[in-house]
Amino acid sequence: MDGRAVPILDIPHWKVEKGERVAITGPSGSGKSTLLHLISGIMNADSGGIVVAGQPLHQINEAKRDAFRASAIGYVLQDFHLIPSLTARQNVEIAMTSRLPKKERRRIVDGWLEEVGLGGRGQHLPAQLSRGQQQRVAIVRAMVNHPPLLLADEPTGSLDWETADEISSLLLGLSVTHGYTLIVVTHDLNLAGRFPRCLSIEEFNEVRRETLPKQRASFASVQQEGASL
Ligand SMILES: Nc1ncnc2c1ncn2[C@@H]1O[C@H](COP(=O)(O)OP(=O)(O)OP(=O)(O)O)[C@@H](O)[C@H]1O
Repeated sequence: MDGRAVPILDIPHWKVEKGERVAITGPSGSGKSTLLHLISGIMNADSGGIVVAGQPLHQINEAKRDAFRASAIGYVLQDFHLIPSLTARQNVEIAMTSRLPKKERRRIVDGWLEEVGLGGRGQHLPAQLSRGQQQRVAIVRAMVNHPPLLLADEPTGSLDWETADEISSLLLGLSVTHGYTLIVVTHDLNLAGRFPRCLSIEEFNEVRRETLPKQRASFASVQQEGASL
C-alpha cells in the first residue's frame, strides 16, 4: 500500500458457513462492493487471505482465479449487465462452462428459465423484458453452473418495491432449493431483514468510518468451508 492510501477493509477474521444466507448492510462507501470483489477474487487484498469453498484465492494466479470464479461463484449485480443483442436464453448459455451438446444446453437453460417464472421467454431480448424479468435472467445466468456461492450486490437496487420483494423471495427460495451459500450486500432493509443472518459491515470491519473515503482494501479473510465444487 502506498503512503497516501487508507484501508477500506480491515477484517481480522470473518467466516460464512456453507449454505448460510447472509445480508450485509452499511452506509455508502463503507466497502460492501469491495468486500464482494475480494470474495470473488476480482480484487486482491493487500495482505491476508481469502478462502472460498476450500480454495485459497490469495495463493492462485489471476487465470486460475478467473476459472475458479466462473465455475464456483455466481454474481448478481444491480443493473443486470445482460448483453442487449442476445436473447434471454443466449445470455444464460454464454455463461455455461460445461461442454454439453447444444440440445442439452438448451434443455437445461429452459428448465432454469421455467423455474424462475420465465418459461416461454427464452427468445426475448433484454429490451423486451421488464426490469424484474431481466434480473431473473441475470440470476439464472449466475446460477447455471451450480456455483456453491452466490454473491449479489444490490440485487433489488433498481427495482420498484413490489418487484424487489419478488426478487428477494426468488434469491432466498433458490438458495434453499439449490443449497448454495448466499451473500447479499444491500441498502434495502426489507431485503436484508428477510435473511437469517443480517449484519452491518461495520460489525466485522475494524476500519473506522471516518477513514473510509480513501481507497483500497487492506486485509480480508473470508472462509466458506466444506463446500463441494
Ligand atoms: N476501484 C477502486 N479503486 C479505488 N478505490 C475504490 C475503488 N472502488 C471503490 N473504491 C473506494 O472504496 C470505498 C468503498 O467503496 P465500495 O463501492 O466498496 O462501497 P459500498 O459500501 O459498496 O458503497 P455503495 O453502497 O455506495 O455502493 C469508497 O471510498 C470508494 O471510493
